Amino acid sequence: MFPEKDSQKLEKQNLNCQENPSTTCFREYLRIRTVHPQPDYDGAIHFLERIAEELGLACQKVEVHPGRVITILTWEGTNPRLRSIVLSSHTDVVPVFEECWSHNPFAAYKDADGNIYARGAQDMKCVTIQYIEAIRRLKASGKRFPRTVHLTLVPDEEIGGHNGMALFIERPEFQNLNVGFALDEGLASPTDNFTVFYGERCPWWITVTCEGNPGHGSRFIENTAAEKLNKVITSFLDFRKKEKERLNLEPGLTLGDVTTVNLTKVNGGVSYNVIPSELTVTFDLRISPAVDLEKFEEQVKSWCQAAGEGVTYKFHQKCMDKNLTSTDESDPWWKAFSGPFREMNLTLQPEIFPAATDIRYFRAAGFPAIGFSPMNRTPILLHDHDEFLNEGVFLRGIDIYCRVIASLASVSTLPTEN
Ligand SMILES: CSCC[C@H](NC(C)=O)C(=O)O
Ligand SMILES: [Zn+2]
Ligand SMILES: [Zn+2]
Repeated sequence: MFPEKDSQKLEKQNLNCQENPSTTCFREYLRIRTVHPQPDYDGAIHFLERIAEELGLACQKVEVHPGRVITILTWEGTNPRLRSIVLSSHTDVVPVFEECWSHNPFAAYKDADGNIYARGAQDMKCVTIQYIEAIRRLKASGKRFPRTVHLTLVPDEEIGGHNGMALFIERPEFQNLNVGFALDEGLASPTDNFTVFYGERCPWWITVTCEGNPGHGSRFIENTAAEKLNKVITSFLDFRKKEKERLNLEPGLTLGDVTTVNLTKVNGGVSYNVIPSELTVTFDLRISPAVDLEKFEEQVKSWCQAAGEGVTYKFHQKCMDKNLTSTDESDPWWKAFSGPFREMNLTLQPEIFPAATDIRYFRAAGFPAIGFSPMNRTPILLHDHDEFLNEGVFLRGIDIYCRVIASLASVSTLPTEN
């Protein structure tokens, strides 16, 4: 839609100024169309293999499902027996409504203010390149650290990770990584502070089926599916209202601290004048880790029972893992992660991630993991039109990762590692 305009501008930019090579690398990666529903994963893998060659990193590919490859780039530590640091990122991006963008979302156009527009600019191709550029810089300055650092580049996060990280975590190649601590994506923060995520809410996707008496659309049929559906929807949405009020009234709460309920689908009906014998409604719930999940399911059951006979529910997604990663100063991983921010006079704001990322697979397997994307003073634009990241913020993120990676990869031998 925009090819001529943006490619001409792009050419000019490349000719007129010497761009920071890290930015050039970022923009090159953004131009690879790893967009659903047919992501160019081969393009991403070729790019990553070339990076591995440039940086002198070992490169391993693990096909966990046909066409779904995890690429692992490894920088071996001086004491490879110690548990490793995993820097994880997904390679796929969500689709775009191209007509709603000011620039071609796959041209990585940079405007006069240094804002780089592209799908994946925030989610999360920036982070992948920031990891890479930080390692490039650390290696170039001759640094070595005791712990091995692995970059895992993972497909299909945007569609739930079921054929990506979920399978990888079960593989012997994952065991061989000898993981100690992992980093994965976070969110942009519009303020000066950096948000950092130590847990996630539990996604539950529930379809409720309501059965009732059918009949002619002109009559008062008793016990219809619609009356039951109405009761079910009211119960779920009343709860939604209470949680929304709690978020607005209780000071200090963020979205991750409350439970959201959203009606996402309603199905049923056969004809304008036939009362249907079955109607279904689907809800997307994101449950705060503070909630007792067994009790919550009892609540769902009672809402369905109260709606009448023949009301049943089934899960499409039911996360039962509420593992949180320690943000206590006595925790060696947190201390190593947060230390550099204190030194740089930057403020971290620990929160619960409101949605679900691949990091949940690390935490469910018992590994400490933090979600972090170094993007302060930036509007949250993941999955949105005109997703962009400012070049200055992007480059600052590389400085931050240089310190964070150095700190994590230098965590001294833990009692459990002797
Ligand atoms: C439960 S799998 C779906 C994953 C998706 N992740 C994001 C970040 O949008 C979500 O939270 O809906
Ligand atoms: Zn993401
Ligand atoms: Zn996403």
